[in-house]
Amino acid sequence: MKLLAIKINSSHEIEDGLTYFLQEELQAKGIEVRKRSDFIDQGKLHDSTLVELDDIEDLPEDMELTAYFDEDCDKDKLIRNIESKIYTMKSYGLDAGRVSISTKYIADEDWNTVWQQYYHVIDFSRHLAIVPEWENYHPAFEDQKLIFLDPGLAFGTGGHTTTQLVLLALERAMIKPMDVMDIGTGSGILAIAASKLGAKSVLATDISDEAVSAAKENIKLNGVNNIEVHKANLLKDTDQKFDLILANILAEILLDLIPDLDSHLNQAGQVIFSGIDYLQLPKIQSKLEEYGFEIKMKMRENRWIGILIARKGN
Ligand SMILES: C[S@@+](CC[C@H](N)C(=O)[O-])C[C@H]1O[C@@H](n2cnc3c(N)ncnc32)[C@H](O)[C@@H]1O
Repeated sequence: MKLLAIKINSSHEIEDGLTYFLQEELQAKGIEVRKRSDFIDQGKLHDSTLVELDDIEDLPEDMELTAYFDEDCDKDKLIRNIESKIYTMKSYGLDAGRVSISTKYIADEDWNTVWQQYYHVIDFSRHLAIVPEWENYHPAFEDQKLIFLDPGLAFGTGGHTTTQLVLLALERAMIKPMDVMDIGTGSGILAIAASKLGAKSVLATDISDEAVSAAKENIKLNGVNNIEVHKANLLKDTDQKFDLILANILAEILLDLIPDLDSHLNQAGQVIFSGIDYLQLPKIQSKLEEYGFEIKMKMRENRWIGILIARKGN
């Protein structure tokens, strides 16, 4: 079995948008990013070593992003989609730099090693670390919770800003054991984090079969037993009520979710949204207000916004 590797050279300004698009919309099996700035930063960290940047093999002009797909994917269609996404991002005023796209097929075994080379422990906070299943990690605090992941399986390696904004808000919101719903669970990372941070129960759902089986695998890996996983579309297939609802999904999909929030939230229930480009926040905010909600906390990193929401006056 081989994999299709699509290598995109462009400016780092479109990294977040492009990564999200490749994983979320085009269902890339994985992504690897090399940026010129990382080499420069590394050079500053080790300023006793004199390395000429130009001596580094294949140093990217700015950013080199490689996305991996199954070999039977339609290569030409993927490239057309990527080009059109870059074109759209440019029309938002982003500088995509000098763009070039190349492709090659690689053996799956190579992919496994490549994958493992690029995923390491994310020592996220006082309370959470995300640990690829093949890494050994000894937390500095004994009670730091470890989320073990096989990141190769679905969106949600813990490295993406949108995931991290939910984790931050989750630590803030989980002040007692709660019934939690994780909509669009992907790898299951947020559901596992909620469980390890003390949730009473977690319902994790996703519309994709691959995500549902990835989440089940990762939950097994973590040995937690209070998470249920189902295939479902947003809140359409449950009439349960929750103390906390999490959703890291594209803004267009969050807009569809807002009308169903009230009937699925307990008294004093809260919601965490992420995956919102800052340009889309006004749309989300006005729909939330229309349905009786307000934003209690807003976080921003680069273009991404994460928000903690509650009923007005709560
Ligand atoms: C950006 S990923 C988030 C993964 C993970 N929760 C995280 O935060 O890293 C969004 C997930 O939402 C799922 N999704 C998209 N539309 C959905 C819908 N209508 N109902 C449920 N899940 C959906 C996708 O399959 C994908 O796994």
